[in-house]
Amino acid sequence: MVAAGSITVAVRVRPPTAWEAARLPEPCYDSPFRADGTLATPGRSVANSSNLREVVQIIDDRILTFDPDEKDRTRAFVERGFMPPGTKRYKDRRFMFDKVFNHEAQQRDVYGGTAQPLLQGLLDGYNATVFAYGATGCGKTHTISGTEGDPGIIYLTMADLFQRIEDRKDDWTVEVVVTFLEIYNEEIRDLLAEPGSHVPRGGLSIREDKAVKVVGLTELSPKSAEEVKEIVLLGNTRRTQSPTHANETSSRSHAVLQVHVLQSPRTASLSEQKTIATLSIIDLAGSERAAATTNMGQRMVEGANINKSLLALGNCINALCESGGAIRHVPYRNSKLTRLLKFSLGGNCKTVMIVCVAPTSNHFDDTHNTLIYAERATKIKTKVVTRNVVNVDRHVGRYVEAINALNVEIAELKAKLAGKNSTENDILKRKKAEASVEVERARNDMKQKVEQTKASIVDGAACAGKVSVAQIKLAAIHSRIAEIDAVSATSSLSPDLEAERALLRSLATPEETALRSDSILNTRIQRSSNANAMFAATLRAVSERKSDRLDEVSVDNVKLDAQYRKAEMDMVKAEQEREVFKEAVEDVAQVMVGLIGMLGRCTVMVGDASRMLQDSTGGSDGDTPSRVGQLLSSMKEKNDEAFLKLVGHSTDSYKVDDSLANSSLDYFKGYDASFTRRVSSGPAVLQQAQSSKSRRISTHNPASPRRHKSPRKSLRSNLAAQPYRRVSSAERKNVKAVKNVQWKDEAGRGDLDDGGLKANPTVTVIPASPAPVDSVKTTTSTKSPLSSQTPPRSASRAGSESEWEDDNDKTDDSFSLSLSGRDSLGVSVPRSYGSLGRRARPSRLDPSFLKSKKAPTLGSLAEDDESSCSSQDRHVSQPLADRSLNSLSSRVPSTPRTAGKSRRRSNIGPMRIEKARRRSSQIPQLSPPTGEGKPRRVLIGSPGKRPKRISLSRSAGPSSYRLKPNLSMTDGDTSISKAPKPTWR
Ligand SMILES: Nc1ncnc2c1ncn2[C@@H]1O[C@H](COP(=O)(O)OP(=O)(O)OP(=O)(O)O)[C@@H](O)[C@H]1O
Repeated sequence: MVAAGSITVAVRVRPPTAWEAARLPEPCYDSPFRADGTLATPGRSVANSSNLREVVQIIDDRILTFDPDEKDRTRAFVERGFMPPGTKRYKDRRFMFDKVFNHEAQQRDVYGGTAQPLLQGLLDGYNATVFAYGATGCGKTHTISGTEGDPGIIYLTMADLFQRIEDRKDDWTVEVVVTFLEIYNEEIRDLLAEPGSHVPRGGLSIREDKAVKVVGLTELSPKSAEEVKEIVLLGNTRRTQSPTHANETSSRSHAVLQVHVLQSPRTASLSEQKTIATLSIIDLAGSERAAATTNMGQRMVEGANINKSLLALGNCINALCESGGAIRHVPYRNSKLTRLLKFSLGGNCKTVMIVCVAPTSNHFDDTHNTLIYAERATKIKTKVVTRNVVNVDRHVGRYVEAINALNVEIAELKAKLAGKNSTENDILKRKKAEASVEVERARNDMKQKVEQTKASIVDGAACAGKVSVAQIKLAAIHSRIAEIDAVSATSSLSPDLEAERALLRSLATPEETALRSDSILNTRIQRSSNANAMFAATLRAVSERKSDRLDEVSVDNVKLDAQYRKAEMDMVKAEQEREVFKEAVEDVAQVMVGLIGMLGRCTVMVGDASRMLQDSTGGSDGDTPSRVGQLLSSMKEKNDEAFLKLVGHSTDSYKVDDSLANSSLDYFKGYDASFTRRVSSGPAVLQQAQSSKSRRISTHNPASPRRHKSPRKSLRSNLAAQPYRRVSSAERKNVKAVKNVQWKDEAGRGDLDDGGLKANPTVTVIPASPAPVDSVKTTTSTKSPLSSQTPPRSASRAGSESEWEDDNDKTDDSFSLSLSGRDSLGVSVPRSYGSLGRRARPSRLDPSFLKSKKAPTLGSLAEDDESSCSSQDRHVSQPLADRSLNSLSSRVPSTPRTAGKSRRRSNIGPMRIEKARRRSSQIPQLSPPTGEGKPRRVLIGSPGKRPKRISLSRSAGPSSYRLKPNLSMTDGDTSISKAPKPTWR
């Protein structure tokens, strides 16, 4: 006896037909943004003429969503047009069934999930019914009968049944009887009756007793599944099928195949216990909406009858649901179909309903109604199902028969014992083979799921790693900010602490953005956790899968395999996270090496400078230079102290020569900033923050072209300033190749800037620019000794006009710190650190015109998320490998100047060059070269158009601050001046 239960409802979504497939949209991008940050064009679905879409989305093997919400608003609008606010654009309704098969499910999968579990019950004496329900053309006949090459549930069930009968033939005698009928226009017809045989008027009649029986049906006794297949094929040829608008082979009747299984034990005794069970496999005719079909005449009458009987079925289902166990009238008698199904729906029967639906919007209403119908059917509570057992007392007259049967059995048993019968072995072998097929199927399912979800899960792990890195960074930044805040609470903050706090806040911003719940990282983590859940659910389902074919060992094998898959996935996830942490540590190590080098050298130079200052003033107190010297000296000591604490060494122990004659200042050329950061986006943000400051300062220059930049320029400069902007390796290479060196004069004929190796150069420390390249500007008056290494300058290397324009766009008013000393060398400061504002707009008239675009914009964390650059790409500059802190000039490609040769500096043409030259010659040199060791051309004013440029050369003025210590260097000059905005046009 089986406890009361419910009807098993399985849904099968058929694949789109060729007609539908041609009208479905191509898959389009998930997001309107591509990885490189550009806007993706919408998929063709939006633009092309496809007028269908998929309305069934399968969530897992039990849940599906009907008419899922379209997340892409653009597509939603294109699909549905404008919807008033508050209106539900999509039904977006979830349904849960006992089983859901997607369009890729094979006949065997459907059989395994629906009819197969009923077989054992059938052999134990329980009635069973499988029926297919759905709108016309949704695959009912395909599921139930199938085709010759791809047989459906009937054949698969019968093959399995005969196999099982074979397996138990030693103990049981089994008889199989088959009938096949159709209900056409409320008439029952025998599909196995020979043509021409007598058919009663109004069709065959139904007789109801403890079971439902159709009187006068032809009964056949097949001996194998093949015979059943032939019977079914024969019956189908007699079944009423007609082409309709919806289906070329539309079944116009309900077909019912009944398989009666009669079993009796082989061991004869005085009484016999027989079991009788019936399996009904029903292919219902498809429901059809008359308005939606073009059926006329006979087809219309058929349709009306089909709908009438299906309506009666629906009413019975409703009544069975609503009764909730109470005895309530169920209108079975309203149609022949419901009378036949009476015991299947509410009686002593295990029932499986296979609901067939189409996937596209072509069948929108039908699919919706079918799913609602099916959902209601899940609520039907069936009665307690009992075995159909009949005890028959054997008549005395049949004793001889029983004795004979016993003798036969004894002979068979003897043969078995003698080892002559290998049936058992065969059965064992077959069972093993079946088990291994099942195990293989389970493995394939898991493998498939791994392939489907791995990318997303691994991506999620990488994102989780990045989120952890961002959290760690943010914690460090916040703790330092808290320390500074604590200082500010007790006393007013010194400017350096103020600056540090502002810098730290800027550094914190991108990390905070990355950690926001709606950030790209978190969205991807969410997506990955969905994939993870699906993966886990599949593993669970596979390892808990119940099948008669699986023996204990196979079940263990499947479970072990599932555990292995899980462990494998965990390992890949851990590796991915480790990779992210490794990258972050590498990044921090590189930054640390850079900073230690920079600070160490700074400290040594500060020491040297302080000694110079003190020596030159004789150390007398009250003298400003002396005080500055003392200050620098104490700074050096504090730096050394800090070094000792932080890294265990100080520069003091490593300074080789203490004599001023060999001062470090003589050798200083700048810091190496070729390392491209991948994780922090602080500097980019800092520049953004500072750009507003720069812009504020720029208001004093009304002639600034910046305010009226073209959309093209503004887009480009915006992209350049984006912390999320991806800098491709190609771009980096390009930048490196094209923008390393520039000619210093306007016509491109002057000296090539050589990195300031000339004696007595003017060194300009230029703050950061948001452009994705670093700029180094050095003013020299004569040719550098290293300039001979400079390769010849090609037209392309000079950069195009648009490149110049871009640079102008990216620069604005800025602060510049100028140092000029006796033997000082060119300094390039990494634009990302230590910058006070944006770098001065480079001017063709500016003699200190050298462009070095070695290090691209420091990548941000978020940028790294979207970047698909390999780590090799990212390390293209090999920062650690070629890190030599004083080797900037050796890497700057320099070009030997070809005297007297006119060069084009832009693609504007000779006229422009001519104009530029003329202009240069007309300009009075406000800071003419004063002799050996001075800049040859320091700054040049522009006639008419750019009067403000004159202020560039002013060493003192209302907007400049000057500190002129009397160093031993004859014309030492350190000034921080607010440079006016240089203009091009
Ligand atoms: N799962 C499937 N895989 C491949 N083809 C399918 C599938 N389901 C249905 N089809 C195809 O769709 C078409 C219609 O299917 P079918 O005749 O089984 O529909 P039906 O629901 O029985 O329709 P009707 O109620 O009108 O008889 C057939 O050509 C069939 O081969």
